[in-house]
Amino acid sequence: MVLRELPVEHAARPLGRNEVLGLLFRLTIFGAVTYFTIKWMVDAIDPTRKQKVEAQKQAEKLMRQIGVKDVKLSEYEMSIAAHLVDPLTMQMSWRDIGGLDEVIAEIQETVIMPVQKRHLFQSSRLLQPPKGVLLYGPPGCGKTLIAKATAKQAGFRFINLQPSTLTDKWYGESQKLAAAVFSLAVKLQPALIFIDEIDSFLRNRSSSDHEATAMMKAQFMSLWDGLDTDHRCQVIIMGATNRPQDLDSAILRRMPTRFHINQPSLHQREQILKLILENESVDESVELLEIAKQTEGFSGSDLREMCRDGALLCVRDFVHTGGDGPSEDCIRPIHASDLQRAIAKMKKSKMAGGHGALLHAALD
Ligand SMILES: Nc1ncnc2c1ncn2[C@@H]1O[C@H](COP(=O)(O)OP(=O)(O)OP(=O)(O)O)[C@@H](O)[C@H]1O
Repeated sequence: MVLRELPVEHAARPLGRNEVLGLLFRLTIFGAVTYFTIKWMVDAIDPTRKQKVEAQKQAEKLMRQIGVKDVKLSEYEMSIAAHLVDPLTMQMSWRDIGGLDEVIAEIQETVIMPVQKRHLFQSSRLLQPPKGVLLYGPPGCGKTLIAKATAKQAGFRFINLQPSTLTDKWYGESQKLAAAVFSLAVKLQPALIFIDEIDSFLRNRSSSDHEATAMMKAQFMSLWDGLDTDHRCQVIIMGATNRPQDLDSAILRRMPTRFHINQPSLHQREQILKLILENESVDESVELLEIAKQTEGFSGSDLREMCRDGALLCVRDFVHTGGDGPSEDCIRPIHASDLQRAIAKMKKSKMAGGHGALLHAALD
C-alpha cells in the first residue's frame, strides 16, 4: 500500500553512490553494536568472568616478572599461568630442608644432573631426565618443599597446579584447562609442573567416575605421553600424594622415579628443629636431641608449629609483664619449658584430630 502511494519514478530509481555508502555505513554500525551487545551479555552472564579477569591480570604480572615476552597465551593458559611461581623469587633451597639429605642427593643425581648437564646425557635416550616424579609420604613432611627446591635448583619454572584448578570448572572446561597445563609448560620450558594431592583427581578409575572426569584423566595421560615422545622437551611433572595406593596404575607407570618422604626419625627431627630454631633466640636449657625424643610421630610441619607456639609464649609473657617497648631484645629467649608446653599442646591437638593414621607404604 505504501509502495502504491509512492511515485513510480521513486520506487524504480537506483540508489545513488552516497546512499549506498550511507546504507553500508549504517549496516556496519548496526552489526557492530549487535555484536558487542551480545558479547557483553554473554560475558555478563558467565559466572567465571571475574575469576578469568583476575587470573589474566595475575598471569600477565607473573609473566613479566619471569621475563617471558612475546609468548601468546590462550585464555585457558592464562588461568593456569596464574599459578606460576618464579624460581628467582622463590627463596627456597636445599638448605631449607632438614633431615632429607639422602632424598635430596638422589634427586640431584636422577632429576637435576641430567637437566644441568644435558650435553653429557644427550646421546642416550636412557639417561634423559624423568618426565614424571612421584613424592609420597605423610602430610607435612616436606614434599612441597622438595618440589620447589628441585625447580629452583634446576632453574625450572614452577607451575603449582592445585587439582581444584581443573576440577572446579564447568563441565568441558576442565579438559581445555588440562590441555592448557601442558601447552603452557611447553611454551615456558624448562618447567616443572607440581601437582599436590595428585591422587585426588588421578585416582583409580572406577565405573562411578563422571564421564567428564574419566575423559579428563584419559586426556591428561595422553598429553603426558606427548611430553615423552619429544625428548628435547624440558618439562617434568612432579606429583605429591599421601595416598599412593589410591593412584591410578597408569599414572604410577608414568612416574617411575619415586621418592618416599617419610615421617622424620629421631635424628631427622633433631635436624629439622635445628633448622627451625636456627635464627631464634634460644635459651641454653633447650637440648634439641631431648626435644626430638619427646616429639615422636611429629611431622616437619608439626615441629614448626610447635616451635612457633613455644616462641609465642615468650611474646605473651613479654606483653603480660607490661613490656611495651619496640625493642625485641626485651623478649626473653625460648626456654625448654616453653617447648615442653608447646609439645603437650600439639600432642593434645594431634590426638583430637585423629592424626597418626598409618600410611600404607604401598610403593616400598
Ligand atoms: N624436612 C623439613 N625441613 C624443614 N621444614 C619442614 C620439613 N618438612 C616440613 N617442614 C615445614 O612444614 C611445612 C609444610 O611442609 P610441606 O608443605 O613441604 O609438606 P607436604 O609434605 O607437602 O605436606 P602436604 O602433603 O600437606 O602438602 C613447610 O613449609 C616447612 O615449614
